[in-house]
Amino acid sequence: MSTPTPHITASPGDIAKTVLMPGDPLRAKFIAENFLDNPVCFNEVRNMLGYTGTYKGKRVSVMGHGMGMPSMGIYSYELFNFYDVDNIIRIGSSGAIQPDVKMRDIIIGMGACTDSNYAKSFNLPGTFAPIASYELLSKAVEAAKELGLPVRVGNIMSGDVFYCDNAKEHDEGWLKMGVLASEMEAAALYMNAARAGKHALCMVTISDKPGEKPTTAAEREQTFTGMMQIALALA
Ligand SMILES: O=P(O)(O)O[C@H]1O[C@H](CO)[C@@H](O)[C@H]1O
Ligand SMILES: O=c1cc[nH]c(=O)[nH]1
Repeated sequence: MSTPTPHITASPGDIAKTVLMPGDPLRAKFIAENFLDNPVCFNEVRNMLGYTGTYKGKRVSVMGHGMGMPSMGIYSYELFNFYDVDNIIRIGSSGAIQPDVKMRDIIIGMGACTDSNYAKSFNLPGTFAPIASYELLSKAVEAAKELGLPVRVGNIMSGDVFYCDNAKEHDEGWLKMGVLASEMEAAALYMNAARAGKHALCMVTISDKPGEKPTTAAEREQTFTGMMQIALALA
C-alpha cells in the first residue's frame, strides 16, 4: 500500500523516524503544543491528531493511537510499514495490579502479556512473547535516571476489555505472576514491531488503582509529564 493510508493523510517524509503515541489524541496535542518546537499537524483523520516538530533540536512525531489492540494495530502497522517509522513509544495510562504499585508511578513494560487473540494473525506454531526493544528500554531507563524520575521495569498486561463482570478475579492471576499493571495496547504494538523488524516500547503512568480516586481526563491529558519527558529523550 502507498501513502496516504486509509487512516493517515500525511505525505511521505511528514512523519519522523520516532513517534510517541498516547491513546488519547488530545494528549498528543498537549505534547506537541507544550514540548515541541514548530509542531506541524500531519493527520486529522478521525481526529487522530498527529504532529511533527523538534525536541531539543531532534525531529520527532507524536500521534494518538486510540483505545485497544485493533486500533493500535492499525496505526502502528501503517506507521512502521508505509511511513518507514523506526521507533514507536507508547505513553499510556494504566491500572495498578500489584499492591505496591502506586498512583502516578511510571512503569516501563519489558514484556506485555495479553488475553487477546491478536497473535493469531501471525499463524505461529506456539505462543509469542511480546517484548520491548532492548535498545529503547535501556535508553529509557538511562533517560529516567538523568531526569531524576523513578521508574519500574517489568511485565504489564494488555487486556481486550476495560469493563468486565469479575474485575477482581480478572486481575488475580496476573497479580500472582508478578505483572505490574494493566493497559490495552502494548502487546499488539510489540507484535507489530517484531513482524516489521522495528523498535517499540510502552511506558505507562498509573492512572487508576482499586480503592484510590482515579485521575481525571484532564489529568491524564496534561499531567503525565514525567513519562512524556522520558519518551521525548529517546527521539
Ligand atoms: O490512556 P491511554 O494511552 O489510552 O491508555 C489506556 O487508557 C485507555 C482506557 O481508558 C486504553 O487505551 C488504555 O490502554
Ligand atoms: O487499561 C486501563 C487503563 C487505565 N486504567 C485501567 O484500569 N485500565
